[in-house]
Amino acid sequence: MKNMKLVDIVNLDNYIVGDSPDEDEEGTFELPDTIPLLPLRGTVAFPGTVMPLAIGRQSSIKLVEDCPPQAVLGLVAQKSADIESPTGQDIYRIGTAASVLKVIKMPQGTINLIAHGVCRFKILEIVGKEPYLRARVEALPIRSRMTKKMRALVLNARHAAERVFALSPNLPEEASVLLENVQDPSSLADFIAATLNLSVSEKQQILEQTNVTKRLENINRKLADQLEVLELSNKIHGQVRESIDKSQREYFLQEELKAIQAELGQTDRHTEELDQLEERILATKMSKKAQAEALRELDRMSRLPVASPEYGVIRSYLDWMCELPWSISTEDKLDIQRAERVLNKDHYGLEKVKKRIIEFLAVRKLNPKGKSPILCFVGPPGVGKTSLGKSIARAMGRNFIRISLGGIRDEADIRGHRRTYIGALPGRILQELRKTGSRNPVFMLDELDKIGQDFHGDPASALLEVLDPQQNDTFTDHYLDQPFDLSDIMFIGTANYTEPIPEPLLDRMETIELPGYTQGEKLKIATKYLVPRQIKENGLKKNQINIKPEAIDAMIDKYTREAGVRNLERTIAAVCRSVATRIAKGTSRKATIGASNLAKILGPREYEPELAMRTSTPGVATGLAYTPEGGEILFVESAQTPGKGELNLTGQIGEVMKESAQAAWSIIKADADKLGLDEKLFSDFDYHVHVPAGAVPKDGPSAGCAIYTSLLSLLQGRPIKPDVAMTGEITLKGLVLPVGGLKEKIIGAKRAGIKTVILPSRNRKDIKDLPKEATQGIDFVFVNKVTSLVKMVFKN
Ligand SMILES: Nc1ncnc2c1ncn2[C@@H]1O[C@H](COP(=O)(O)OP(=O)(O)OP(=O)(O)O)[C@@H](O)[C@H]1O
Repeated sequence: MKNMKLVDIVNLDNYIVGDSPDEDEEGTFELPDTIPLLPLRGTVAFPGTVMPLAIGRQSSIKLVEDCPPQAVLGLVAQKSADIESPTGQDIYRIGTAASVLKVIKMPQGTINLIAHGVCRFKILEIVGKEPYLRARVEALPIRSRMTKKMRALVLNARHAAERVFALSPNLPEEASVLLENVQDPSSLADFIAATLNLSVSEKQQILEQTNVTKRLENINRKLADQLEVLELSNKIHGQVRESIDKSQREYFLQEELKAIQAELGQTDRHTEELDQLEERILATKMSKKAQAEALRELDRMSRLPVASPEYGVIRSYLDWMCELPWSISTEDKLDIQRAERVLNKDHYGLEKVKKRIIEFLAVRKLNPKGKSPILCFVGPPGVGKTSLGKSIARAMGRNFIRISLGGIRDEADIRGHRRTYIGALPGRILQELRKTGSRNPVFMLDELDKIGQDFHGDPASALLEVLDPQQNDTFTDHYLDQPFDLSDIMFIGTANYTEPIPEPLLDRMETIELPGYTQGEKLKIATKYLVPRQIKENGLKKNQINIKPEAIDAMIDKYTREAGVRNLERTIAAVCRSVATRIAKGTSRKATIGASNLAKILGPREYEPELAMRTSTPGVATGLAYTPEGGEILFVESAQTPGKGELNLTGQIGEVMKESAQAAWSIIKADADKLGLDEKLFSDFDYHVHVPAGAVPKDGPSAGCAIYTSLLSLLQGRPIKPDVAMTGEITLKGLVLPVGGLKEKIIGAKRAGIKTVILPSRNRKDIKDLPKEATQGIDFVFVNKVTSLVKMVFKN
């Protein structure tokens, strides 16, 4: 009865004291003809229930006061609870007659009345209105027959009510006990109706239902309705509780974890680490998106136990994010005079290349935002490609990075692995950027011609993205998974050849050729750069060693055979080391290295002239080849064996060279008569053309002349002059066509001791462009046809 408001008459609670008078009793209850009517607000009274009612209206108080003990009242529901002084129109015509059990006067002047409903009645006529309503009434007979249907209805109502009561949070527990005690179907229906949470009109409808079967049917419907609502609300309640429980559980586990970590002495370090990381993330000027991602990962990390592997993965990811130079750039020094000075100081010669680099820097100075071309230095090893890159970086005041792409086969080397891989790391580009600490270095991609490709994707296509100015401002490494701007990096490629570089990659770059050096150029480079550098690097002083030019010449000529100067520098280093050893042992005498004492330090000369020996018999011609190491002479040997006139080719020669050999063979067979060759030579023998150094693949059309000469020399039994070398493509009609790589080839020929070089006539102009030093001491013979060639090559 808590929260009871003193408003006229309200239902305080319903209690059953047992079954109401059964059908007969209810039916036979002696109801007076006229009874006073007590209007109820917001509730309906049922027979069989005991109801405490709080009475506050003056007319009602008067009614109760007038009642003798055990008096019978008519409890009728008001149609609307708002009406203060209801008349006969404002109340329902059917109500419950109740006998007064107890009257309790309250101190505020109100009354609490306990009444027991006994039977239904019908108002026949209102006979008095003041001071309270009085009516002539008659008891309503109840129609109830215990049929099977009735039993089923009772059973169902009882079960349903039990569940409803169990699910209803506000019902007193006694309700269920009382339910068990009610046996009579009509009383059961009334009890349930009184207890259920129904509207006044719904309850009134049940009260008016004198047919018990129908009343039970109605009750069952209401119960089913309520049950559905209660179950649904219970389910919703359960779900809400479940989600609260889950978050509570997580919270408790977190707290527990903290406690465990505290026990283990980890909390402080853990929170300290997280705080430091957060500070670093906020201090790093990365893109907003990247920062948001980093903070998200940090949040995830904060919820992981320190020992979990995931924790370590996120930790190193965040380290990477914080250590990349997102916004750290070095300031460009675009002072052209200074750049020129730096380039000249670091490198001898290479005028064309230096000029191009200076132009490049000048354009950059005038238009810093413009997309400058990507340079690609192409030339044999040791000609200074890498060191030029370093000089450019020095001249511009940028950091220098070099990665070698030789053997890179996996796209992930460039672009990194996704973080889901165990041990994933970013690709080489970002790794190097982190090391160098600035986002605008000079970035040298070495050995572009050696990029491989396999089933792990195509590294060249990843490089394309790196080099493409349209896309490289949002280069996305798989590991970082955030765009990183590479557009301020100055990329420079290097390669020995352009042919193996994938076409789209080559397309993006401007190639600058660095041909090999002549003997004289090498001598100058050695004297000006390599010797002083090696003296210094080996801890010597200038007054302790003197390497004479003749010694350097001998080193170039006899100990190194290369287009560049790398081996030369190594040989000079070997000389310096031996002097350093002597000095370290205590000798104070200045060491003078001449050509004569070189052998003592370096051992016997590595390259012996083999020309005379090799070409002394018929069938050996000297050709000229262009290799990654620079120009070389190349011997073409032919041999004859009994057979049927077939031509065999060996020495790892490629398709193009094979075709040249077939052409040479056909020309000789066609001209057999003119050349004075016996037919039997072609029917009784097989021929074998071999190009030695069989481990090195060789290809290209320029060996045509040499193959022709070699075969002819064999067939005619005439040896070729040892100091003659030749290069040129031949056609089936015997024409000699021009070839490339002349500078290297001629330097190579000179190095090998060749005195006469036979060239296609159409290469005459190229010879004019070569440095004098390269061509000095060599006779050039230009030929148009193989017939002219023949006249020049044989001894006698
Ligand atoms: N013109 C030159 N003047 C001075 N030094 C030179 C010159 N050319 C090359 N060098 C020196 O030769 C050495 C080898 O050069 P570098 O390493 O740049 O060769 P590279 O062309 O990059 O070779 P690779 O193709 O094998 O990478 C370096 O010490 C370089 O300083």
